[in-house]
Formats: sequence, C-alpha cells, structure tokens
Amino acid sequence: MTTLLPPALRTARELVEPTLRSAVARLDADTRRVGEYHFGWIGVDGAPTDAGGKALRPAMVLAATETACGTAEHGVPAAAAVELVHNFSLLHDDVMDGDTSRRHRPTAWTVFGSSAAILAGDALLAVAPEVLLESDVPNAAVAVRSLLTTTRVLIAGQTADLGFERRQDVDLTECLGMAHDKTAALLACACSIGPLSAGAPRESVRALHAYGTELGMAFQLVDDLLGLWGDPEVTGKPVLSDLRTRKKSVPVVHALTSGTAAGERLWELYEQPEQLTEAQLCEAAEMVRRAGSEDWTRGECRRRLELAEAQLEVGSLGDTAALGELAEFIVRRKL
Ligand SMILES: CC(C)=CCC/C(C)=C/CC/C(C)=C/COP(=O)(O)OP(=O)(O)O
Repeated sequence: MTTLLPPALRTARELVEPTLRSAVARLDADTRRVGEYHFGWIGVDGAPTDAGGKALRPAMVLAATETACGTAEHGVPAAAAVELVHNFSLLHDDVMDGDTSRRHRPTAWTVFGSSAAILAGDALLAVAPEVLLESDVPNAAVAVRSLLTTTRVLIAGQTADLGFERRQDVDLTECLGMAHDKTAALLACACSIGPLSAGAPRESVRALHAYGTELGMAFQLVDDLLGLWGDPEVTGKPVLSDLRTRKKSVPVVHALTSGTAAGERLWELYEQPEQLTEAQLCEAAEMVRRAGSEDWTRGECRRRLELAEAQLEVGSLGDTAALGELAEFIVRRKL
C-alpha cells in the first residue's frame, strides 16, 4: 500500500513514527498491544508488520511547518500529537459503526474486543498532549489548547453524524457542517498546529488554518465518494457500508434533498425497515449518481481546493509546493 503513496507521505511516516512509537510504548502492556496493532506495527500474533495509515495529517503538519518556519523538523511533536488524536477517533469510530475492516486488516475491536479498542483510543488521546508538553517546541501549551479544542469539535461532528442516521430532515448545510466538524477541523489543526507550536506569525497560522479547513472539506467529500464507488482492494475498507447503515453523507443528503425521482427512490430505500440487500445497496448508489450528486460533490471538491489555494496567497508564507502536492493527492486519491 505504501508504494501507492506520494513521497511526502512516506517521508512523514518515517520522520514521525519514532515519536509515535515511544508515545504508544508508555501504555500498559495490553493497551499498548492494541495500539501497536491498530497502527499496523504488529499483527494479531504480535509479530512485526508494516501496515498502517497514509500519515496524511503528519505530512500536512510537516509541510505547513516547513512553509511557515522554513524547516519541517520543528513540527514533529505536533505531527505525532495530531496523528494520535486521529487514531483515537478511528478506534472509537470503528466500534460505533461496527466496521470490521480498516487499512486492509480486521479492525482492532474485532480482534481485541470493544472495551480494549475503546481504551486504546482513550490512551492515544491521553498521550497526545504529553508528546507536545514534553517536547522542546516554544509554544507547547498553545498547541495543546488547539488540539483539545479540535477534539471537542471532532466529538460534536461524530455526535451529529450518528444522530443524522435517525433523522429525516437533515439538510445539506447541516451535513456540510457535520463534515467540517468530524474531519475538516482536524486537518485545519494539522495545517496550523506546527507553525503555532513553533511560534510562527499569527497571519501565517490563520491562513494555514483556513487552508486546512477547505482542504479538509475536500478530503471528506472524496472520502464520501470512495465510500460509494471506491475499490475495497485499494481503500482497505468495505464499499457501500455507509449506505448499509443509512449514513447521511454529503452526496447522499444532496441526493435525498434534490427533489429528483432518483432522490425519491433513495428515500424509499433508506426508509425500508429491513436490511438493504446487496442489489438494493447498488441501486441506492446508482440513485445518488442519477440525482446528479456525484457530479455535484466532485464540483464542490474542486471549489474547496480553489478556496484552499487562495488562502496560501494571503499568509506571507514561504514555498508552498509541498502543501500543493498533498492537496493534489487529497483530491485525486483512490485510498
Ligand atoms: C470522536 C470521533 C469518534 C470522531 C470520528 C471522526 C471520524 C472517524 C471522521 C472520519 C475522518 C476520516 C475520513 C478518516 C479517514 O482518514 P484517513 O483516510 O486519512 O485514514 P488513514 O489514517 O487510515 O489513512
């Protein structure tokens, strides 16, 4: 999988992994095992493996720190802290959604049980501020505050996402707000926390935060599209599972509120009390497409990318090529 990743992501993994490993090594032995499995460092049998996520957020932290401060290395503690919070959210999300595979492997809760996976998530969240506070970055306390505020927003986004499953009146604005809170907020934090922790000018931090917000929205929109039409061999998670649990993702809400015949049919499927069959899941995805919601989502994604790029003009930043490469990856990614 790592061979499919752009060099910036592979480099970020190499730079940040030692800090991540030593953070996870602080946990009690049982929780540590769950954390190391989730990060892809060990298999179910405890033997070393080389799996894991894309390390997109650490790469964003490092690229943004380089842009604002001239060197990426100052961003390593912040990059590790953001990745710890991200992985806390994934561990919990998999339990809440009952998802059985992630990153091409069985999810942690299916291997170790829900309680162990929840505790491992809690532990990652707890060590994230420690990593920052024990580092030698000049503004660690301010960075921790940004991380904690972002975590609170993330929780609000997840709460909204789960609540939407039971609601029939979710509109597109609300849905985009949920996508902001559960995903874009952490990318905004990723793009600003490195420069913030290293004492970069306020104007640069603000521009990078706004950049990450727009890019984070694009990232979630692509994620929603991959959930409908992605290749599970590439994404490492099952396709159509959002439809199975009748999630109100952005393309789905766009279709449901489109006033089209396809949108009406999608409502019928979503309101059916029985589980959707495989054929009905495929039909539901097709209704999203026919309602024009795939095209709309792709267009919105491009618009967000342009809004993001405009932010880089106003932040008195250095070379933004690395950030630009990551943005390209975000909108073109298949995994
Ligand atoms: C509080 C709580 C439980 C919040 C949950 C929020 C949540 C799971 C949001 C989804 C974010 C998302 C698209 C993750 C995949 O990231 P990725 O594709 O970068 O993952 P990777 O690290 O596996 O590459």
